[in-house]
Amino acid sequence: MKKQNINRVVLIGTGAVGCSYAYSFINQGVAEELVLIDVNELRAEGEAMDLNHGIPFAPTPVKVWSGQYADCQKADLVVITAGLPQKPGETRLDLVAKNTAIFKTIVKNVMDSGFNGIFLIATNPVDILTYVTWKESRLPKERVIGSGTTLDTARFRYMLGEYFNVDTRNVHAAIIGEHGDTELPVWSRTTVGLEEVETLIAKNNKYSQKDLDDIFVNVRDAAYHIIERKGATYYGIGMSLVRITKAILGNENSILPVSVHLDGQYGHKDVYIGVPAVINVEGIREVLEIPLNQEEQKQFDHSVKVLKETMSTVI
Ligand SMILES: NC(=O)C1=CN([C@@H]2O[C@H](COP(=O)(O)OP(=O)(O)OC[C@H]3O[C@@H](n4cnc5c(N)ncnc54)[C@H](O)[C@@H]3O)[C@@H](O)[C@H]2O)C=CC1
Ligand SMILES: CC(=O)C(=O)O
Repeated sequence: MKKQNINRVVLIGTGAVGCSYAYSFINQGVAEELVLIDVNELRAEGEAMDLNHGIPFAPTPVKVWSGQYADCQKADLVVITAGLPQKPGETRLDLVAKNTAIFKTIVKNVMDSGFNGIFLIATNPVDILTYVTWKESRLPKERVIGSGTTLDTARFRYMLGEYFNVDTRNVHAAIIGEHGDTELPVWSRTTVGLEEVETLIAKNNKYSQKDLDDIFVNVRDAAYHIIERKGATYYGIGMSLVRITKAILGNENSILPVSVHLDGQYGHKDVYIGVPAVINVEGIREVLEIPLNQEEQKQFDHSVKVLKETMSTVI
C-alpha cells in the first residue's frame, strides 16, 4: 500500500518537454515520487538514471524511476507530454490526427491500471488532446486539465515586464483561447502593478498601443520563432507544467489560464479551451468567467470555432 502523504506523479513522454518538466520538478522539490514512461523504454531508463544522479542536490528527497503503466494505479497525477512535436512551418493543429491516435492508446493503458487521479496534458494540439483524454478516460471534467495558455501567458507577462521595465510578477495579464494561432490577449483586464495598460500609455508617450500589439504578435508566434532557431520549445512549458502541478498537489486554489471544459461559460459548451480557472487538489475547482469586451468575445468565439472544426476531424 502507498503510504499516506506521498505524492506520486507519472510522466508519460520523456522527450524534450517531458525531461524539462522532470528536471524542474526535481529542482523545485514538487513531490516524493516521479515515474517516467516512454514508448522508447531505454530513453526513459537513461533519463531516470541521469536525473537520479542530481538528487543529492535537490531541495527535498525524491524517488525517480522508469516504470510501467501499472505504476499509474497509485498516481495522484499523470502528466502526458508524449507525441509528435511541430516541425518548422507546421501548426499545432497539423499534429491532431497522429497525436490523437497516440493518445487513445496511452489513455487506455493509464485507465486499465485503475488510475483515479488527475490528468495534466501538454501534447499539441493541447486543447483537443485534453478533450480526447477526457472522453477516453471518462473521468470527471474537473480532473482532466490541459496546460492551455499558461505558457503563452507566461511569455506575455515576461514581455510586458521587459517593456514596462518592472518585475514580471507585477504584470497581471492573460492570454486566453486556443493554445495556438487563434489565441487572444485580454487587454481590457491587463494591469501593471495596479494600473491599467491603457492609462500607462495615455500617461507616458514612450509607450504605445502599436508596441503592445507587436508584443502580442511575438507572444502568439513565439513557438515558431524558437522552433526556427533551435528546433523545439521545452524549458518554458516544463516550468509551466510544474507550476500547474504545484497548484494541484499543494491544494493552492491558484488561478492559472489552463485548458478546461466549458459548460456554458463565455457562451460555449463542449469544448476544452484556455481560460482562467481556480486549481486545487480536486483539479479544477471553478472556471472563472472574466468579462470580455465585444472584440475579445468575437476573437474568443472564433478560437472556439476553429478548435471545434479541427476536433470534428478526429472525434
Ligand atoms: N502545451 C504546450 O504549451 C507545449 C506543447 N508542446 C508539445 O509537447 C509534445 C512533446 O514535444 P517534445 O517533447 O519536444 O517531443 P519529443 O519528440 O522530444 O518527445 C516526445 C516523446 O514522446 C514519446 N512517445 C511517442 N509516442 C509515445 C507513446 N505512444 N507512448 C509513450 N511515449 C511516446 C517519444 O518516444 C518521445 O520521447 C509535442 O506535441 C509538442 O508540440 C511543446 C511545447 C509547448
Ligand atoms: C510548441 C508550443 O506549443 C509552444 O512552445 O507554445
